[in-house]
Amino acid sequence: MYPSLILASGSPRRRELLTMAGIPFEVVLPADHAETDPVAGEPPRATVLRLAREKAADVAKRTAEGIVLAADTLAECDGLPLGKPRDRDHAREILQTLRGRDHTVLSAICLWRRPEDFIAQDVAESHLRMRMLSDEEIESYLDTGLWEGKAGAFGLQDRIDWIEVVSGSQSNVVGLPLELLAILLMNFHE
Ligand SMILES: Cc1cn([C@H]2C[C@H](O)[C@@H](COP(=O)(O)OP(=O)(O)OP(=O)(O)O)O2)c(=O)[nH]c1=O
Repeated sequence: MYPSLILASGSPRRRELLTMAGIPFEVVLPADHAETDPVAGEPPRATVLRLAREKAADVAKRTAEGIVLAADTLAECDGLPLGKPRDRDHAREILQTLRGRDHTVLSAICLWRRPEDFIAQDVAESHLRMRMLSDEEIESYLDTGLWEGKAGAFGLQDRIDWIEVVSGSQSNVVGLPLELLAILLMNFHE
């Protein structure tokens, strides 16, 4: 029998993707303080790995048995991390930076198996191109509120004609790289 999977995430996108993949799971939310503050100059790849691990560790310490799954997603443009917008003005600023530009979305997965405390983690990267957007298009997207809680102030799933996925996984962009998850889970079950 496979150990049960515990999703350490409040993200509705992550729940949907895992449900679509047909993997049974329960949800245990990481504490708000599980993610520590940004570290100046830390590369985005290191940041997503660190944050996914912190969320997994927080839930693992409250889990007797099973595999805890946590993830973290960041957008990156010209080496600069673009996380979730603080407010509408910040979202506008991020979208003005991204329009017409190539950028990358990185998602880290951390699996933490209890009670053995085996850990597996890795990062998936997708390369994206956002088409040139007018100020009016940006404002109309901001009006929808869909940018809230999304890395890079934008959801690929919200306006699929605005973004071309040049390479990499689509589920990665939405917060949970399913191909990477399958590989990590397979290694865990060996
Ligand atoms: C780039 C991009 C991100 N996102 C979302 C995925 C993540 O939910 C969010 C990035 O924030 P995260 O901090 O990775 O996750 P979260 O706070 O939503 O959930 P939790 O920490 O509880 O797991 O941005 C999209 O939905 N579409 C996109 O195109």
